[in-house]
Amino acid sequence: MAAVQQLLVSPSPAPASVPSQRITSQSAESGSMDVDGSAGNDPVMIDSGLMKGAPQTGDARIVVIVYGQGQDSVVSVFAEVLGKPVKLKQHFKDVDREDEGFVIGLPLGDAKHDVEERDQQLLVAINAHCLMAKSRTFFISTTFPDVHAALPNLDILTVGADAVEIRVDLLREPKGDGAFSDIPSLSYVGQQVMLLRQRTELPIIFTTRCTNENGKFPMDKPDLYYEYLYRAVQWGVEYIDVELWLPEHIRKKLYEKRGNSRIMSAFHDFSGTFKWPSQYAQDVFVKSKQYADIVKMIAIINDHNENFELEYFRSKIKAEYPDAPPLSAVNMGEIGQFSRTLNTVFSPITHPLLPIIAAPGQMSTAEINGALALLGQLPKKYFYGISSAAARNIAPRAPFYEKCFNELGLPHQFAVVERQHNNPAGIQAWCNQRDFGGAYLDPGLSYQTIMRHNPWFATLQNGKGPILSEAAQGIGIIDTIVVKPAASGLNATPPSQYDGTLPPGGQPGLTSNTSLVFDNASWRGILSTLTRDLAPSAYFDRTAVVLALTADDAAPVFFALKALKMSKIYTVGFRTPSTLARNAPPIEQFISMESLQRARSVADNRAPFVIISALGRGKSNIVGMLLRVFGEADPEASSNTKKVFLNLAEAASHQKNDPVAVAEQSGFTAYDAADVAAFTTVESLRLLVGQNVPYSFVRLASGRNLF
Ligand SMILES: O=C1C[C@@](O)(C(=O)O)C[C@@H](O)[C@@H]1O
Repeated sequence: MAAVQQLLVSPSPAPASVPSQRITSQSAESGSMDVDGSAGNDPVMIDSGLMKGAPQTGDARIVVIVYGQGQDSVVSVFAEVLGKPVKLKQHFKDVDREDEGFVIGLPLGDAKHDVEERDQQLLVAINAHCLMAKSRTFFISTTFPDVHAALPNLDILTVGADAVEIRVDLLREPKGDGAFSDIPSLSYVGQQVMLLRQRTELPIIFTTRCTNENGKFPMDKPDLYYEYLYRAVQWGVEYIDVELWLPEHIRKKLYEKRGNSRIMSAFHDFSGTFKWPSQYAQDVFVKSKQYADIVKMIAIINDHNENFELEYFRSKIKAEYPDAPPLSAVNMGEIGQFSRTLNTVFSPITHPLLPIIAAPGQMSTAEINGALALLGQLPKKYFYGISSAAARNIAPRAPFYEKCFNELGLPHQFAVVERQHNNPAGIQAWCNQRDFGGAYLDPGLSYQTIMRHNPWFATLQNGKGPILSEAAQGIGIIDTIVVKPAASGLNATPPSQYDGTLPPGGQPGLTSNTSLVFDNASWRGILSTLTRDLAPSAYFDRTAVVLALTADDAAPVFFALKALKMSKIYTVGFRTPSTLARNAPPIEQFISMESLQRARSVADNRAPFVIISALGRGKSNIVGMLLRVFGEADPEASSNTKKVFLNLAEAASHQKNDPVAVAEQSGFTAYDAADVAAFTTVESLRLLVGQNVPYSFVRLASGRNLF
């Protein structure tokens, strides 16, 4: 059980605004860039509808799109949406005032060299080459003959996975006479894909593995592959596995017609004679990259040293083809398992609950993490949940962390630290440790409050202080402290500055090569809850009501509503400070019954569509009243999308005036704080340990099944 410890007591000052600071590029070497926004909502998916940091209305800066190899067409997509012409350039330094009115495309390979020197007043950079946003990505190769069999365990199966592979060649379609068709029909495959689609938030990889490469799809009719793979593109499947042996005209056509899907070129060599240092291996890569967004190369080896040859191949490819698509390469068999722990791009994984492993030597995430820990590649870190007792009552998050660490085989230790309400001091003591891994704050605290009461943070980065993520900057509330390896040469913080109690096993003094990022995960929890059952576009240009006692409570809500491009926010219970208003849609405070009536009487799509309340139990009368005012006159009669209510306060079920019950009676779809907490946990796990955990696993871990 997690330890609960006490922080020092001291009063909380009033919140204030946050100075402007941005995350800068730190990982050019890995091919990734932290720019002003990523087109990826998910680490491995493009979701241009919800671009973090994308320019918003009123932002007159030049939009610069950084694209990966073969992705230059994505620049025109952005340009079309923004209604501007395109110019392609090489480096950030080439962008100047003359480019105003254009959307500029820069190739990743060149752009990463001067990304840090970019003029942020002049331009806003968006990273469309988002695959590498996460330092390690995994996909789970499901091997079920029927997806139905996977569903009961899908939440657990996909813990730690960034995508889920459906092995179409392994599906077995019953013919009705007890036999199975040789290959599953397209309609059966379609049903199976849709079943999976409905039950996982993860991107899907659609694979028709051929008989020569450990699969079951026949090789005598290559056109069959086109038929199935192109259909998957039409279904909107995120990743299409295209084998390299297929005739070039098929690979080319699929690549050209891939739409929003990504092509994963796949090459397997089972001969046992494949050699990574050979010219042939390089030729395979060059041939693969021509029509690919990701290149996958997998071989059987005979000697452990060949794992090192693969590592050399990997680094050579990176050096010689800097603009090429990312390479996912592993060796098969037990002897090749070492390479499976070292590959960082879309490593194939299995799980003990799968009927068979998809390839010899496949490992689970827990096994890979265990091996990395043994090799010293995944050192044990201490993570903290710094929370108030009240917050833990609303939604206890610690058990999720413990379960996730267990399920993922992570060597880390997690402890809950009790912070008394209104007590912002002492946080630094938990962070200024050699093995600090990260922390979440529940509830979050304003940047100014943390800094005022924890002076050690100001000493980070040679006195520059912690790095602020864009969300933390916009919201002003910090709820996640992430440890990031520094770009270079940061000073060690002398242990003498440590001024608190040591956690169990902890050693004072944050290591010199690390810096801290202050982030906010709650806004994403709110956004994910609002878009769980509705597309983001359902909120576009509609209006919202936000009820809260303080602007701090409302700040992450505002950020989420801004991302949804809502047109107006009505507020109840607090004044919106100018810093928050600057980052939000137009705001009107309900100050009288008249203003409320006005909002009610406006045309349908201008009347409030979503109501979000952070008011506690004592105020549920007000919430109930607004829900009735803005609810449907006849909740049963409405055939349109239902309005949405989100209760961020402690659930008051079994109580009179429970807002969720009132909302449902008034025709709203209602969500509560536990939904947001689960999505926030998903986001904070991503930020803190770089692991993807499905929302439904978090709910499952809390003992509530969704389905
Ligand atoms: O390409 C791959 C990788 C794999 O072959 C492996 O070695 O783990 C497993 C396959 O399911 C997947 O399509």
